[in-house]
Amino acid sequence: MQKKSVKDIDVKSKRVFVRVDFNVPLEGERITDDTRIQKALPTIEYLINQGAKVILASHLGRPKGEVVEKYRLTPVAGRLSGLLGKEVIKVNDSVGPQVQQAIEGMRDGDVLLLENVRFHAEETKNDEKYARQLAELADIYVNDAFGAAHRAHASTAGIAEYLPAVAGFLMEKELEMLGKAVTHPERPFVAIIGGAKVSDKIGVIENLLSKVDALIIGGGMANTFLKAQGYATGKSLLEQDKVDLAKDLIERARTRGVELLLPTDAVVALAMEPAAQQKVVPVSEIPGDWMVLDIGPETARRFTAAIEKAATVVWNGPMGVFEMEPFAKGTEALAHALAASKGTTIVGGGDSVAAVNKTGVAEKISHISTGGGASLEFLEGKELPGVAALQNK
Ligand SMILES: Nc1ncnc2c1ncn2[C@@H]1O[C@H](COP(=O)(O)OP(=O)(O)O)[C@@H](O)[C@H]1O
Ligand SMILES: O=C(OP(=O)(O)O)[C@H](O)COP(=O)(O)O
Repeated sequence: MQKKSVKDIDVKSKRVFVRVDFNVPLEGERITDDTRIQKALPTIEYLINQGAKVILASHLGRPKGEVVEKYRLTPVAGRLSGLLGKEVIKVNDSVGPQVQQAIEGMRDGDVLLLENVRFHAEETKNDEKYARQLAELADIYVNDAFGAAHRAHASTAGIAEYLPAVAGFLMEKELEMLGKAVTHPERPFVAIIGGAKVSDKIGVIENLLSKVDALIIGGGMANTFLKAQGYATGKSLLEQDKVDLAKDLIERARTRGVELLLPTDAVVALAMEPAAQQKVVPVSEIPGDWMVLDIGPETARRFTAAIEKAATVVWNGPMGVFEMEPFAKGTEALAHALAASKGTTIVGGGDSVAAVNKTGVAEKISHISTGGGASLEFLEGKELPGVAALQNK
């Protein structure tokens, strides 16, 4: 169902409450990656140009309902102001008299940033009273926080009960790109799932099995599939209790005619350390006291060949312990394969996005999602509460 967007309503001179996801990585007061702020700019600039009074709200970290100094949004206000080339009024709470007063003083086109909404425990409880207090600050609600759309919180869902509620441009783009991939993908449609654990990705594998032409599995979670195929996995990360499930998924892929690509060789090491002794072995020869830390070169070539043939590629989760240089080659090879693809390429998940950025190919990817958990839940076929709360077109 298509959601109304900020373009479908008149915002001139209105107080517009915009939920953004400014949950950015910080080192002290320094923002180390401002992608999420950059991606919210189109909505904010549009509202400024339309003469709205723009009230921004976000969470930062998980302060658990208390004021935690390091989670104040002050550095974010500074960065946003720099990016907009305009003053951003920053208040020290998200509700209350000081906030109301600041909003009363706003002129058309002004931008104000509320304090971290998670300083109130009521936010994550989706408390009705707090949601109503937030709603009272504004005339219109815009949700542009795709990264937090899988949370049913007061500022992402509850507030929408009390105001006309529409999507921002980032939210719209995320839903369009991810939605198109899972509902009308150009074929062949290939999904790549990696990362540490099968248990985190069961839902997404199950949902994608009914949609894709080929499914590539790498990373730590592939070990459980290798075990299901009858291989010894040595000291590798393994979920013994998920081996039967992996067998079942292999069988389901076969009956559905989905090509399932699993590693055929691996980089193994004696320890999870960059300097540890390492070698490449076929998956049939993983030694007892070694561990798999990356896909091998033959596997990378097979996976790359499948990506070359694809018209749509969705990727979530690294192929190995990519944080350590010696075990990053498989993940990097895939990042380059996506970059070289002529098809639509979509990357979601904190680590996969970090890998794409590290490899320097971000510009060549069709869509990099700003939501890790949110994109995963979307790919699982779940309805996101932050989206469900918005008005239909
Ligand atoms: N073979 C492996 N053994 C152990 N850990 C692995 C292996 N391959 C990948 N990982 C780890 O998986 C983590 C990422 O998993 P996950 O959080 O599921 O991915 P994402 O954030 O992209 O969704 C990384 O920290 C990576 O080091
Ligand atoms: O960074 C976020 O999640 P993500 O790392 O899964 O993309 C979002 O801002 C949601 O944060 P939360 O997981 O504390 O609710």
